[in-house]
Amino acid sequence: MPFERTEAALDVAGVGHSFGPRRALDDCSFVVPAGAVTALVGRNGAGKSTLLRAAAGLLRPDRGRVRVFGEVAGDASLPAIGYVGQHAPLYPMLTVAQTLALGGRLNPRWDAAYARRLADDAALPSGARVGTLAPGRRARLALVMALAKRPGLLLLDEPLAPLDPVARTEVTGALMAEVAGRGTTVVLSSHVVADIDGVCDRVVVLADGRVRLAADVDQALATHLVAVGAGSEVGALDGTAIVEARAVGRDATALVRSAEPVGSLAWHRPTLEELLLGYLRAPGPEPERKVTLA
Ligand SMILES: Nc1ncnc2c1ncn2[C@@H]1O[C@H](COP(=O)(O)OP(=O)(O)OP(=O)(O)O)[C@@H](O)[C@H]1O
Repeated sequence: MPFERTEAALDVAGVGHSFGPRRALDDCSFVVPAGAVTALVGRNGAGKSTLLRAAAGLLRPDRGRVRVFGEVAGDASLPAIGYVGQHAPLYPMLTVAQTLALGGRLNPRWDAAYARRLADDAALPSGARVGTLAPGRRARLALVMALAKRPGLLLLDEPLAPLDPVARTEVTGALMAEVAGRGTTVVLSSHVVADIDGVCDRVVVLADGRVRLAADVDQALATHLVAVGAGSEVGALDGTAIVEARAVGRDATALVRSAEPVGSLAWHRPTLEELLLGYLRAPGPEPERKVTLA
């Protein structure tokens, strides 16, 4: 099935899901355009894994709908998706070669030559048992398994979490090299801003199961500012534009939705970290309207 590039790779509309009394996702809506690399950012328990599982068709949400290249997420969308869960599930007793052979048997679109090349590039010894591989190698193997399916949409749940800093850049580099040439759409979850800075062109911030921000990274950075100054001055800013404000020593700082500085405060463009932290810390489902800092 060729993937239709003119429609959204992932369309999440009004998705809500609860586990018993615990609401994991609440009215989540966003679109991931085909070809984009999107970071799904949120604190522990924000709902990232639940959302990725719904996108992979592994969980049917209580409310709303998820579409992948126009198909409702589920059995029909599975061939289009490569999904790597949080703990990169692989069989520890199989060798690398046996793991790749199993991938070939389970996936109709499996590209065996591509899988071998990716495994060689990742320096994965074909006779080694998966259980004996270092975490970095196992993460590379999980990625090979997902990529060799030739998916249109790659969903990666904290793919870098178990890795040391060198392995992180290695895996990110390998992933980006592979997806850039093919236009594969990627959604990856992460806690670590350094891992996604320069890697992702879009970002979705989840907090308490709600989407706080879903935007193109460059556009979001260009339409926000950080104000620093006396608490009374920061508190006097237009509350409807403030994403998050807090006291820092004797001063106060605020992340503001605005392209132009106003007044006598010190202003600067946010770094990606400042932008994401502002949305992660923003109180409640709606950005704060009244700020008291003085
Ligand atoms: N199978 C489940 N049964 C009960 N509660 C669950 C289940 N899966 C997730 N939850 C709860 O739903 C909420 C969202 O969990 P989820 O794993 O999606 O968050 P997350 O952002 O991926 O967190 P982390 O970064 O810690 O992996 C959490 O409160 C979690 O405890």
